[in-house]
Amino acid sequence: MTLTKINFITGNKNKLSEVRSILGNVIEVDNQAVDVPEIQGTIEEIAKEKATRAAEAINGPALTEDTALEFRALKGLPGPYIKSFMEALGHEGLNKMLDGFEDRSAEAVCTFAFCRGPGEEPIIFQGRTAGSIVRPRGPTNFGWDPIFEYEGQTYAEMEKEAKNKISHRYKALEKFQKWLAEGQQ
Ligand SMILES: O=c1nc[nH]c2c1ncn2[C@H]1C[C@H](O)[C@@H](COP(=O)(O)OP(=O)(O)OP(=O)(O)O)O1
Ligand SMILES: [Mg+2]
Repeated sequence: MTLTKINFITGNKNKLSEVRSILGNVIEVDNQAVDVPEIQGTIEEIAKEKATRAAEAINGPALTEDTALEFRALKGLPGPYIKSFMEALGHEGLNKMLDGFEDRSAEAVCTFAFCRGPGEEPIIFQGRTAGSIVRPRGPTNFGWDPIFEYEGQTYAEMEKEAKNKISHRYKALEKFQKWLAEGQQ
């Protein structure tokens, strides 16, 4: 079965727009903003559960994505809990968490999960991009983009197309595209 259209379940407009730019003409990306519960656990457990619940909610094939930001000095935290940390502490607070450490390196992690339907085991596609946490620079319209520096520029300072060539999301979608091209085995 060849997929020609995929239903990406996310409430995040910025994610949706990046996914659409990256997948371009490979596949049509539909969107539903279903409120899917996010459990605690490892990145993979959270990602799989998200797709499972989304497939149940829409009663059909669902693609979801969960983004984590791992600080090396903090042994990978906040990881998948970055959204709560971001909301509570903001850019400055996240920076301050690392001020007591020499190591400001971080990894952006994007984990897509695709579930064919209720009762099916999700398949995951993960991409990672290494960078470091800096004081905010650039536009503030997408999450922690202004504090994640990759090769001298923050994600927020980069042109969208440039971010979409090296980002954690791009790398995960590369794997997803390969799987699509190889017939979804
Ligand atoms: O490329 C990115 N650059 C900067 N910030 C980002 C990026 N990607 C996700 N983010 C933020 C959004 C949210 O604060 C957290 C992930 O949480 P996460 O649950 O995966 O996203 P979400 O709740 O916004 O959307 P969804 O409905 O797909 O769960 O990191
Ligand atoms: Mg979420």
